[in-house]
Amino acid sequence: MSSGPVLRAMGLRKVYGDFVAVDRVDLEIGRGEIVGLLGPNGAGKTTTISMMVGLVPPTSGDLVVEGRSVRRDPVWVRSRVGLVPDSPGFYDGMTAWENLWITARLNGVRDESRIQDAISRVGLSGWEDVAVGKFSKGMKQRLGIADALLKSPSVLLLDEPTAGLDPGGSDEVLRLIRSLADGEGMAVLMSSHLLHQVEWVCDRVAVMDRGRVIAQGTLDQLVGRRYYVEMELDGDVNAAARALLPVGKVKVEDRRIVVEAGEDVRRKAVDTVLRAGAVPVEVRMRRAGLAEVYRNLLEAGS
Ligand SMILES: Nc1ncnc2c1ncn2[C@@H]1O[C@H](COP(=O)(O)OP(=O)(O)OP(=O)(O)O)[C@@H](O)[C@H]1O
Repeated sequence: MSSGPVLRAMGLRKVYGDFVAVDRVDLEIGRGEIVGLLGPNGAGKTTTISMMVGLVPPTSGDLVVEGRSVRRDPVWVRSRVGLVPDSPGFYDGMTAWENLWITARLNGVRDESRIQDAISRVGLSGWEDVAVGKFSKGMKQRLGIADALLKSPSVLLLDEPTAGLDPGGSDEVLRLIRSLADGEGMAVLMSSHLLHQVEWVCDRVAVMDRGRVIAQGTLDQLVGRRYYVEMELDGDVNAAARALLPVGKVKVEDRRIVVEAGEDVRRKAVDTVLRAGAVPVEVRMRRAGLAEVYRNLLEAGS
């Protein structure tokens, strides 16, 4: 295997008629790395994933997996990329094993022990002979991952893997994804609208808007140094808010003031509020999270 990134998208572009669905996406995923793909509805996430797995041909650009280009070795590249769609389609009347047997056949996997192996890797041992119709949504999602693992891919692409799952089911799926990256060195890309889950499980994040990747990096790189001081006040809240304007970006919510700044301004904010004649009854500070970064990025782009 080459020592560079496992997957590298270079200028991937998809145009439908005169509509640009995906516009020159550059993205790299390393061994054992999980990248979260975020963006509002219609941003181009599914189209990007579909191009990476060979379901949609790119209008231009290239995809390189383990050093080999999809333009030169399309069949080989496709064999190295596993896809887990948002709702994996299984035959409900057939067992988990039978469903995976069909996928194995379609992918030319003749060694049937790989079916059992995939089932146990996703924690479904003991369920192989149960009809998939009896599975919970979370179990079906894990079986979807087993299905993608059958061809022993080096890249796993998941389209909203926890959509519609309850917190317990989401947790199991996310832990499984993390263990595939940590334990087996799989390169993972997962699209999601659930920012707290992405924050929890992903090493890096790429944010798409209107077909383009508008930001990517680790959470620390994206968040940078942004701090929020939240104060609950007694007294003249509006006078305090006016006095705080030189300290940072100020937001007033009823009796609560939030000051956003590039450093910890707790002391300065409290002094300023007291001088303005108000009394802070509660003061809290937190660093910005993915939710704020995401909102700011999309607001800046609109
Ligand atoms: N086959 C197609 N023909 C024309 N337009 C398409 C086609 N497939 C997707 N699009 C358009 O491309 C844009 C990107 O769609 P895509 O499904 O990739 O977005 P998404 O980020 O996955 O959205 P969501 O979060 O809703 O799943 C949308 O405006 C969609 O309508």
